Amino acid sequence: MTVEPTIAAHDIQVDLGGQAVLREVDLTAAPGEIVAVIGENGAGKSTLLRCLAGLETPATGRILVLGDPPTDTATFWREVALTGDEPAWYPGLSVQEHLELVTTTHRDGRMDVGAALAAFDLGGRADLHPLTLSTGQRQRVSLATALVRPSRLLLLDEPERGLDTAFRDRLADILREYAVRGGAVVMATHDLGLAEACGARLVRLEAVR
Ligand SMILES: Nc1ncnc2c1ncn2[C@@H]1O[C@H](COP(=O)(O)OP(=O)(O)OP(=O)(O)O)[C@@H](O)[C@H]1O
Repeated sequence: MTVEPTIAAHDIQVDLGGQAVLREVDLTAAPGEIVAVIGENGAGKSTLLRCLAGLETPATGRILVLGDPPTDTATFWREVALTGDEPAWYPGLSVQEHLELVTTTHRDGRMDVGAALAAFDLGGRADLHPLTLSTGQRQRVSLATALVRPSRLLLLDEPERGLDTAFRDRLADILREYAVRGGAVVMATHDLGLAEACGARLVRLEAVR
């Protein structure tokens, strides 16, 4: 039986501001696979993730995510979770309430809020507003909101941002477990240790000169 790839992207070409950013980029990810996109600053990792998320349209090439071209629609986002730039935190809602908002909206969460607070080591910060946390703690809230809800694909842009070494090891475990349960992960990262700890397949992007 052939397993449909979660992502099949072929010959992607993107120009931004009149400059070539991606050329002849291919990327696939199967259910249960973790792919780490690596490359120097400006190589186009975030741009590629934006294409996979339907937030950027390549000039040429073909992208299928879960069998269809990615679109910035509610249907698409029910299956796909994205973290990258810091989210806009809701004024007045605590860390716990942010997670409750996500689990209430998406239902059938991958873990309950208590388990998520424990997994992301946020128990002692549950009643605080995210903006009162440290950078790494906020990143953990951001990752928790992506992991607490059901999805079939995780797109993570530099998930290691701000995380200490101990939590990066724990994140590797969390991502491996997500993949074992059939999800696919594509992350742009500068952290080869995280990629290795996840058992990720490396895809290197070369900057277009
Ligand atoms: N909106 C934009 N307009 C013009 N150029 C852009 C735009 N966004 C990104 N670029 C350019 O595209 C190139 C790739 O940027 P991108 O953020 O995808 O790289 P990256 O590999 O994620 O880099 P980093 O490792 O620094 O996060 C860079 O040269 C950047 O200047």
